[in-house]
Amino acid sequence: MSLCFFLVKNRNTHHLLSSTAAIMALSSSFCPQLSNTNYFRATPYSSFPTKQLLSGSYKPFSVRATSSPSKDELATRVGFLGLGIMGSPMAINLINAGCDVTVWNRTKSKCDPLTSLGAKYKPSPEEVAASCDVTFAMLADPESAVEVACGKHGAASGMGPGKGYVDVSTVDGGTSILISERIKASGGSFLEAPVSGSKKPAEDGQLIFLTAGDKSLYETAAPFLDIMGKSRFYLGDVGNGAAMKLVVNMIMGSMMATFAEGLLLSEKAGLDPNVLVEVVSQGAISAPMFALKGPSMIKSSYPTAFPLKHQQKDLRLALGLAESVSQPTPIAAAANELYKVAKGHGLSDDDFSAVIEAVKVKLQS
Ligand SMILES: NC(=O)C1=CN([C@@H]2O[C@H](COP(=O)(O)OP(=O)(O)OC[C@H]3O[C@@H](n4cnc5c(N)ncnc54)[C@H](OP(=O)(O)O)[C@@H]3O)[C@@H](O)[C@H]2O)C=CC1
Ligand SMILES: O=CC(=O)O
Repeated sequence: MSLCFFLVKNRNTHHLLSSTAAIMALSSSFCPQLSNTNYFRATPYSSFPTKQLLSGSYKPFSVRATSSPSKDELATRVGFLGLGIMGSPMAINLINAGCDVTVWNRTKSKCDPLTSLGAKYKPSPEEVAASCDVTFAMLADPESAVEVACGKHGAASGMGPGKGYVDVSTVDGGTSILISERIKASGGSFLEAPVSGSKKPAEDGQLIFLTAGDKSLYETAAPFLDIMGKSRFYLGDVGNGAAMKLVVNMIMGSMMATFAEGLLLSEKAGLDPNVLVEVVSQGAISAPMFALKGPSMIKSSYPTAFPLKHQQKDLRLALGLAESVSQPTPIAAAANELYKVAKGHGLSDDDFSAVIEAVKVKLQS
């Protein structure tokens, strides 16, 4: 059994909490499946190693707490690739904390607000990685994560001994392992660190990092993770962070889909859906997501925090993970179909709460 810890940041104060019970439950029920099965069948990349890279169970999380970066840490040259909804506020928090940040984004204009705050700019991921000690990447999906890390003028070409690459994108474990192998082949080290938490937590430095990979890079990156987030988990071998993120987002996507159905059903049944939101918020199924998104969903308004296309991508990848371990996930599979319908109706770039439109369409047809 693993003795596990995680760090929680409450504004500027870090509290070390023991969450042994919850994490031990995960360790015993979740990890054995990952360690004993052919996880790699889910990957679209044929060149992945087929050996059991996920053989380790959860390793202890870091117990190191830092309240603010030291002078040495601030001297670390930090790269940031991918300045979308999440990447921009994350990089801005690093800049505002005094870090030496160099940015790159496919659409160059998105770098401008960051360079005006003091960030440096390089014209390719390769040049960012070459000029930095630790490079973070926050890309849309597996394809873009691989392209930016391993493509022509990708980050791997600029990596080398002593350098670290931290991929915070949400991808599948196979993709993460592929990127890890390429980075390691250059002599650099690799950490996957997908985040739980959306646009507002990114702006507020309140993300939850689900890390796995090189333990010494985890230690090096920790002060920067603590600027961008409120807590960090270290989950062992590369692939475990990706898997944890996909399981979390599979649950979230299914919750949102059933919530959408509930809102519409309440209305059709002659109830006030606003009252439903209030009732839900006071009971055992209360979740911040329902209170946050419910009122705008009732008004058919979906300001984008988490794009619907990314939620569908996460469900698709989670279903691949489930298939690879022979775990039935019928509810997530049904939810995935709804998100696909919503995408078909042009809602890809709306918030994922727009999935409610797919339920409306379904009921009307
Ligand atoms: N939004 C959210 O609430 C959360 C998102 N995530 C995950 O974080 C990641 C980023 O999400 P988010 O910021 O919302 O997404 P966005 O769509 O806002 O940003 C995506 C980023 O990826 C870049 N990109 C896309 N395709 C390519 C490509 N082929 N080559 C190079 N760069 C590319 C985009 O560049 P360009 O600007 O040129 O388009 C942009 O920088 C996703 O994996 C998502 O699932 C995780 C937690 C929360
Ligand atoms: O991946 C999305 C999130 O809100 O977390």
